[in-house]
Amino acid sequence: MIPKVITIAGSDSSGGAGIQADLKTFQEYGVFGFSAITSLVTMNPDEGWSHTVTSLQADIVEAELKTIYAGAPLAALKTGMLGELETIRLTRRYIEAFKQQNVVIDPVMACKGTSDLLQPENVALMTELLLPVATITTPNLIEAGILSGLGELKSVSDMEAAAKKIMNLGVKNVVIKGGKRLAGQDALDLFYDGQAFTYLNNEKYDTDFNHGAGCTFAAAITAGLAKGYSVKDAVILAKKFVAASIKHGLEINPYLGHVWHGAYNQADKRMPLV
Ligand SMILES: Nc1ncnc2c1ncn2[C@@H]1O[C@H](COP(=O)(O)OP(=O)(O)O)[C@@H](O)[C@H]1O
Ligand SMILES: Cc1ncc(COP(=O)(O)O)c(C=O)c1O
Repeated sequence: MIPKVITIAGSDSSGGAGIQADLKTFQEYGVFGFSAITSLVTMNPDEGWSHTVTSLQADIVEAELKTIYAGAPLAALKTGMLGELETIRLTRRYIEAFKQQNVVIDPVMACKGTSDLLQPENVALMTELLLPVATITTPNLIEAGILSGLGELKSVSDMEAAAKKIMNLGVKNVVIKGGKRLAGQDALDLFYDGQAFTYLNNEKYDTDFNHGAGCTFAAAITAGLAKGYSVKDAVILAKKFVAASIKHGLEINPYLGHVWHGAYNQADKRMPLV
């Protein structure tokens, strides 16, 4: 039977990140995706592509979760942008009530291209309630600096120190995405399971068409876990998948470019969108 997977995340109307990235990635991996939308992200071309995040009320999210969990058990769960504080509490309740395995927490704190961080209380509650029940969390360099309390991370040894601190928050595994932000020729990510560090390397592509990379990476890990891969193997496979999606990134409009989630199965159908 096809593994069923849920994403609890925001909608990115521009189609590259959030729920849209997750569902496209699930499809590419051959798992069946469900979505509970927590917030709506819109961008205004008349105001320099400024972002607006509109959170949905938690009772709407609860109605979505009820719908989704009415069926057979789900093989994996991913979270992204979580909106209201009550939605974070609700997510924790569902993980516990349904003994949800394979929980991937992408600690989204900002949209790429903006420096507006989400509310600190949102990050604090996510850390308190979701990391202790997570299989893995997937912070980027900025998020890892915040979660670890170490601030700006500039080197691999900074990332190692941050990974150890993040493990102390109760999560079972962490992968810190050095990505484009870490200086150097490679896009290096660090996986830590509490025992050993694994260094994930890929050529750093010279592109700005990377909107949605983080969501796609976490969604690919979720799908890999749902398919029965070990956590480490799911991360290794996801790294390859996200690298291909960045390599085949697309200019979407004058303001930004997206990763191409279809880089594996739809690569030959790729064409300019204009
Ligand atoms: N220019 C790039 N070339 C290759 N891989 C990249 C590049 N930018 C990001 N990545 C990879 O994409 C994934 C998502 O990373 P990142 O873009 O830092 O996440 P986020 O969207 O959360 O900020 C990571 O595996 C990272 O190493
Ligand atoms: C709903 C939503 N979630 C998450 C993100 C983060 O995107 P990325 O994968 O580029 O970090 C965004 C960015 O716009 C978003 O709109």
